[in-house]
Amino acid sequence: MKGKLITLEGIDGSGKSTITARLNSNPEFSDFVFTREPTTGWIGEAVNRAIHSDTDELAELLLFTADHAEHISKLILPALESGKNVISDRYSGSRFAYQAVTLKDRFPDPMQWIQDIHKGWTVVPDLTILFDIDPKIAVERCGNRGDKTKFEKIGFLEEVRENYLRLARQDPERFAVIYTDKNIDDIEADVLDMITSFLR
Ligand SMILES: Nc1ncnc2c1ncn2[C@@H]1O[C@H](COP(=O)(O)OP(=O)(O)OP(=O)(O)O)[C@@H](O)[C@H]1O
Ligand SMILES: Cc1cn([C@H]2C[C@H](O)[C@@H](COP(=O)(O)O)O2)c(=O)[nH]c1=O
Repeated sequence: MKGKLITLEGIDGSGKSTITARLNSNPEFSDFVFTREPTTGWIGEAVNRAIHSDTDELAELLLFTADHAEHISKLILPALESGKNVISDRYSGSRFAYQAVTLKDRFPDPMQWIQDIHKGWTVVPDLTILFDIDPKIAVERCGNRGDKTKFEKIGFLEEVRENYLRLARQDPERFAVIYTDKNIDDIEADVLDMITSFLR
């Protein structure tokens, strides 16, 4: 594979989408492919139905994972193989961090179980930038959004944040952590730096 896969991860309201939009309009990134999970395809739409309802948590994980499989075969792999760098706003790390919380009463080690079902077919990112923030601040930021999901709750996001930090500790070579309770222009400059020095 010739292109590099960069993923942005973090709890709801940590600022990923705002930064993705800024990178997307930066001429330095004009030949990058920008994408996201859940995707905008029909499986992504099914995921959105699940996260706005009381869908069974295992069914929800499998929908997210089906969306990931479609994302990989239809967009991620073709882009990387054609030499394009890809930036994805959320990716497999979201499953490892979020569904390890929703499924904590269903499996003895839910994060490991979820990681295992991705093995053999997923594409592991080359760089993951983790947007780390106190959930209280993040939820406050999301306060006025009309598209709130059932995940935007402080207690739940505290557990998700811990899972993200655990993932970063497990794979320090691949993860770059940025604390995002600061000015958006400074975050953008730091993320730009992280990506350009990684690709250099
Ligand atoms: N550094 C910042 N300072 C203040 N407000 C911010 C900052 N970054 C983002 N915001 C605001 O916080 C809200 C959430 O930001 P954003 O949608 O980028 O987060 P997100 O991580 O993509 O969330 P989600 O994963 O739930 O989509 C938005 O209203 C955005 O304008
Ligand atoms: C990919 C993915 C996402 N989620 C959660 C995280 C958010 O609360 C919603 C949707 O994401 P958005 O960035 O706010 O549009 O879904 C998840 O739980 N598991 C996943 O794999």
